[in-house]
Amino acid sequence: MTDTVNLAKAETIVEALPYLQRYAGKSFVVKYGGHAMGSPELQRGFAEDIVLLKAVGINPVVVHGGGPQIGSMLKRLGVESTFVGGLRVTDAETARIAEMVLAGSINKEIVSWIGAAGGRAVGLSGKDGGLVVAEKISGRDADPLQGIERHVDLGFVGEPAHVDRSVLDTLMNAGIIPVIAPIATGEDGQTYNVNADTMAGAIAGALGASRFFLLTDVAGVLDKQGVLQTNLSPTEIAGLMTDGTISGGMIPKVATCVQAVESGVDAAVILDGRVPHAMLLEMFTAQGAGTLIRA
Ligand SMILES: Nc1ncnc2c1ncn2[C@@H]1O[C@H](COP(=O)(O)OP(=O)(O)O)[C@@H](O)[C@H]1O
Ligand SMILES: CC(=O)N[C@@H](CCC(=O)OP(=O)(O)O)C(=O)O
Repeated sequence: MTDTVNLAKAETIVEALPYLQRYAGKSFVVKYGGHAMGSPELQRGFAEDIVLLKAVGINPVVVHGGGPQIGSMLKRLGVESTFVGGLRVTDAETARIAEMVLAGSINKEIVSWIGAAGGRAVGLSGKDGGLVVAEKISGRDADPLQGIERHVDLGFVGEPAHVDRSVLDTLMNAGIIPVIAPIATGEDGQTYNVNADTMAGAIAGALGASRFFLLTDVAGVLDKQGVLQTNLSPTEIAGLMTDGTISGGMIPKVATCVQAVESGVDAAVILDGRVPHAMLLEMFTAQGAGTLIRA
């Protein structure tokens, strides 16, 4: 019995061999969504996966979110918050609180989980080392079914206008895993709250990453019947956005995947972060998981 179990373990490791050979030396950007930071077991599993990637010669870069955690803090402080097209309308006070939660508390928690799993991580935000310069964006409140569209001022919401990868290269070359909070400064010196998916996509593009994983709280992109779409092209995604199948927080997610694959990332995968070791299953087994997006 024990021999059979051990043989199955050995076969699982051997199954990973072609993938390990293919990905050695490549960079992977992993977007860890606030909704995927469930239980301590999931957090430990996530950190172990990241450390394992580094140990087998891949360069993982973590970009994290924290939308639900910002929401709880705003509620505790009695600050109202609204979303337009999946983006949080951000006034000066909300930007300060978002930075405190993202770059202060969540960023350091992830750094400690990776440390506890035996890795070396350094936490930074877009502000550090000139990593990301943000540009203010305006939102579009759209109802495609009724053809209604209006422009909305989102306040201090930015998108990456420029990414300088040199600080990441320095860390990666020193064997360190960068952990990035989605906050950046604009040319105007203001602090901008950047959607974590958008931040991660821009970093994946700048690194020319082999894989861009987005860990969230659904199995992937679902159709109107709730069926998982395992493979999607940018054209198919445009159709699902137009007919309203993709909505809310899934909008910035798929938009950033399309932008990333069109700017040189080999593939983006939206994965269920509630499944233990979802990333390893996707990478190192033949069946894959989640929604794979390719140009
Ligand atoms: N077509 C769709 N397929 C899957 N999820 C969708 C779809 N349209 C909207 N969503 C919503 O998008 C959410 C994921 O986005 P979000 O809550 O921002 O996650 P995260 O915090 O991980 O970034 C899902 O939980 C789901 O409610
Ligand atoms: C502009 C904007 O919406 N910023 C996001 C940043 C955090 C984030 O994106 O977190 P998740 O990945 O967990 O959703 C926010 O304030 O919630």
